[in-house]
Amino acid sequence: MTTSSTTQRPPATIVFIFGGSGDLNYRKLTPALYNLFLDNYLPEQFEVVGIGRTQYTDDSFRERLLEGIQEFSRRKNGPEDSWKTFSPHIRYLKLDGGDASAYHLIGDLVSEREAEWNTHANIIFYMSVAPQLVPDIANNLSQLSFCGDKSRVRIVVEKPFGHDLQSARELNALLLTHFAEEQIYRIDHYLGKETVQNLLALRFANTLFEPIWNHNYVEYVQLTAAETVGLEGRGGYYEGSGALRDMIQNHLLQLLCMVAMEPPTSFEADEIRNKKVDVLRAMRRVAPDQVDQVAVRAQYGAGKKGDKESPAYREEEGVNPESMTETFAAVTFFCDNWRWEGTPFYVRTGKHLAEKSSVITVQFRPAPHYAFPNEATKTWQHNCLIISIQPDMNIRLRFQAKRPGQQLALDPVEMEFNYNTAFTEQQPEAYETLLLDVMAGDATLFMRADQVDEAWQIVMPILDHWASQTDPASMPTYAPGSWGPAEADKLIAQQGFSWNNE
Ligand SMILES: NC(=O)C1=CN([C@@H]2O[C@H](COP(=O)(O)OP(=O)(O)OC[C@H]3O[C@@H](n4cnc5c(N)ncnc54)[C@H](OP(=O)(O)O)[C@@H]3O)[C@@H](O)[C@H]2O)C=CC1
Ligand SMILES: O=C1O[C@H](COP(=O)(O)O)[C@@H](O)[C@H](O)[C@H]1O
Repeated sequence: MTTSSTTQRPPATIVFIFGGSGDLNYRKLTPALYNLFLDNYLPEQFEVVGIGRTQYTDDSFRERLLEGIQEFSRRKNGPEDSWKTFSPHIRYLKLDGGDASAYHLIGDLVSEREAEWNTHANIIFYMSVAPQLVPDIANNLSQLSFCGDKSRVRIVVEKPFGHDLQSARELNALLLTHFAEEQIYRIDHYLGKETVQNLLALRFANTLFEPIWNHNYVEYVQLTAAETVGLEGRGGYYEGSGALRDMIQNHLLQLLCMVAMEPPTSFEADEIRNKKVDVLRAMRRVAPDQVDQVAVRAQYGAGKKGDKESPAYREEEGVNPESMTETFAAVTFFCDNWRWEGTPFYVRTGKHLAEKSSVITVQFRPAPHYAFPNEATKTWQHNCLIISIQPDMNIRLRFQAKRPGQQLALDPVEMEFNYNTAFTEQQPEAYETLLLDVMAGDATLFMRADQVDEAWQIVMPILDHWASQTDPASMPTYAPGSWGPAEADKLIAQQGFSWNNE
């Protein structure tokens, strides 16, 4: 779907990964780079430099990353000697991101490599570190003479982009003092997923859906990102974040934009981003005294997941025993524009839920007149489009059909498009697509400053209201392995609907 990245190999490139010794690089970034290498997308002249304070030699760093590839890469090995060919491109630089006096090491490394390659290289600074470190690193990078070179220097900033509206604005302002907007790639890895990019193809490469893709025909839309995992050792980070900040402010609002946006006139980065920000601008801001009508939060309690005892969130390592951080959030959003007026968008996400499943359900309205006798029909709710983002990758159009026989009876049936049967190509991981896009200078799938700002504006009233509720006993809980708290069912039942838990 991306416009430029897939066709040409990028020019000579050096990728500096701040947080090279961290989890994201181990599980996602290096495996993604390795797959790009195996698929011949990386330039011949490239280097990946992991940065952190941990002591590694180049060799011990490579060994560590090989373990990550063997555990997490979609291709563990590749052809014989692939790792031997790839790994010399990886180096480690022990550097404290807050130590301004050490940054000449980065400049030296760039000069050395450019001299060796006899060419200027594109330079990517990937911020795979906690958000509070990014300002210091950006300030320190600005002492490098090439930093502001729009033609070849880019900075990738991981989510969460800021902690709230104010800190996001401050971070944006700071980044923009050292980098031009076109150098800044605010990453949201959901946008790199094949099935998410396919939303654009589904909606705008077909005439079938667009005529009914509006409030006249769509009763509601549901967006679920359910996870079975808990904190995965990220208690320290998660405790200061919570489900709304971690998943809804970014991934789920971005998905919502893909579902709700107007047709773009081109696939230019700014055209897509303009259409998406229009959706965010149109989203209703909830009044402080209305938050409880549209938003629910909860924490997982203790319980059994399969055979195993699973501790309550408040018993997890790094978590305050009276924590008010939500591990589940559900919100009803409205998009006040011509296309969507009155159609609710129900969004929910949580840890330790029943299934790992990200699904969008577009529920169509009942037929205007139902001539079938009551006993003939199950329910009009079977008239929907179910878009499975992950781990299933399919789109199912569910409608009613006459059951064969002399009785008039209707049953729901489905037409299904399944990635695994329709295509033979391997699915690239989201980070493969996004890293290649950064190298190619294609920002289509990245968030612009105004999108981030609007998304924070949308969730801030909810966050502020929740922050004012400090009684630990007021936090609803849910059983691990369930679909969340009863309060979430009540939220959607206010309009007479229920969650799609298939
Ligand atoms: N892990 C994941 O699945 C995802 C992570 N993210 C985001 O990616 C970012 C990184 O997350 P993750 O890898 O999980 O975090 P980790 O805690 O695993 O890694 C943090 C990294 O920051 C480095 N670091 C900390 N302080 C300094 C410093 N002063 N100077 C240089 N490096 C420093 C650490 O290296 P050292 O200790 O060696 O200094 C470590 O490599 C976060 O913004 C997170 O929200 C986003 C999506 C998914
Ligand atoms: O950004 C994040 O995403 C993951 C979920 O990503 P997925 O691709 O596995 O759906 C989530 O677990 C994590 O808490 C969050 O920071």
